[in-house]
This record gives sequence, structure tokens and C-alpha cells, in this order.
Amino acid sequence: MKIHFLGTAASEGFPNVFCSCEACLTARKLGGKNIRTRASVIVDDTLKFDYSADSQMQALRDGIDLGRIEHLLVTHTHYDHFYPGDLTSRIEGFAHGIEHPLWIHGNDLVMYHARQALGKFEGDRVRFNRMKPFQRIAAGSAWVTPLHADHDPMETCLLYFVEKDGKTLLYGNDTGWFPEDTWAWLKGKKIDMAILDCTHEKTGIKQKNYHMNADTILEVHDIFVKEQILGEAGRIYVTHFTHNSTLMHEDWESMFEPYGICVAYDGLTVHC
Ligand SMILES: O=c1ccn([C@@H]2O[C@H](COP(=O)(O)O)[C@@H](O)[C@H]2O)c(=O)[nH]1
Repeated sequence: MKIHFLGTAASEGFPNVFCSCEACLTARKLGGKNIRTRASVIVDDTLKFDYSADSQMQALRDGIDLGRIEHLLVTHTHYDHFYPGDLTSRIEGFAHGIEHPLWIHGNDLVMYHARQALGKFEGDRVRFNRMKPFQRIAAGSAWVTPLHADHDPMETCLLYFVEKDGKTLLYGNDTGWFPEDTWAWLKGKKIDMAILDCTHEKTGIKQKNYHMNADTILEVHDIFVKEQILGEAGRIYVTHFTHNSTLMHEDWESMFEPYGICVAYDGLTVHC
């Protein structure tokens, strides 16, 4: 699988364009990998996780044809993960040369908002599928299983386990420490690549809720290795960083390099 990171920040982006904290000032000065937009990933040019208002500029920045996306897997409806009105640009009359519908997959709240914005266009350009936790579906040549996240208690936030071309990918944000049923489901599974929520720096709390932090990541890594969920060639990529962590890209790299954990940045493409 080709994994393309479109965005790697928490909701306010990094730097936050409204903020003059030390981290935001430093990130503006350093630029490069310290400029992070809202979290999203594309797999093999055709399957995308989440769709924020940043998606358009991310596609222009990285030379991506979003018309090729066949399946959109939405984790939850927070504005930095789902902005369905922007998908109007894909509808008949707005976009030309589109030959397949975009399937929007997500929880019931995702379906509600997607249909509010795009319901009248359902058909050749857009279709909807409500995901039920732990029920696997086919998405093109991939198999996708939604898992429970621990994020917003008012919504069934989902993580996604993707099996494609003999490889497996866990898309693990937004979430804190995985809920018990997700841990139980993962037991015995093999992950080639896990993309995990590393919103916060080290705080001393390992089983952090709502969002993971650096301690949580190290704990998950430990369990993945001990339980052989992560194979020898398997890799964790951390993403979804907040400026409130105060850490720059190189700081994250120094922290995680001894564990073989990789730090994602906007525009990074890797294969698993
Ligand atoms: O009280 C606060 C204030 C700010 N945050 C920040 O929110 C984001 C994480 O949440 P998202 O799910 O990405 O919206 C992060 O940048 C925090 O620093 C907070 O969590 N609590």
C-alpha cells in the first residue's frame, strides 16, 4: 500500500494561524516539516481518511487528483475531520471527467451530515454507507473494519483497520487509549503499519483518554511488540500533533527514534 500523509496536525493546525505562542512562532520561522495541516491520509490514491476544509489545498500542494478517490472513510464529524459541503465540488456540473461515485463511509452522525450536504446528489457522484463497529466491508480491493475509538463520548468515533494486497494498516486517530473491545479485536492480528494519534507530549499518563500522548504511544508500541501485533517489519507512524505540545518535528523524531517509531509530516509518502 502507498500511504500519503496529507495532513498531520490537531484541529487548529500547526502553527495555529491565530496563535502567537512560542511553538507557533518557532514553527513559522522554521517552516518545512513544522507546517502541519489537518489530519488526513490517502491510500493507493483511491481511499482517503477524513475530509477537512484543508483537503483542497493539500491536494493542490501535493499534486493529487481527488477525483480518483473511490472511498472516503470518516472517523468522526469534528470539523477538522469532516467538512462535507466541500465535496459539492465533485458533483455533476462542478466537476467533469468523474466516472465513479465517491462512497462516503462513517457512523450515523457522519451519514446525517453527509446527506444534509450532499443527499440530493446521491447516485453517480456520491453514495453513502453507514459503518457499524467491527463489521467488515469491501471497499474496492480493500477490506475495511471499523473499530471503536475513545474520543468524543457524544459520538461513535471510529478507527479503521484496512487489509489490502496482503498488507494491513491501522488508521488510529482521533483516539485516546483504545477501548477494551478494540484491544480484544486487535489481539492476534498482524499490523504492517499503524498510524496513531500523538496529539500531546509526555505527560506521565499512559492510558490517556480522548487523545493519545507520547507516553500512550510508547505503551501501545510496547503492547503491540509484546503481543506480536506489530511484526518485525511493522511500523508505527505518529500524527495529529498540537502546538500546545511545544515540540517541533525534530524534537518528536529524537523522542521516538530509539523505539523505531516514525514521525509523520505533511506530504510524506511511504509504502507498507
Ligand atoms: O482545553 C483545551 C484546549 C485546547 N485543546 C486542544 O485541542 C486540540 C485537540 O483536539 P482536537 O480533537 O484535535 O480538536 C489540541 O490541539 C489541544 O491542544 C484541548 O485539548 N483542550
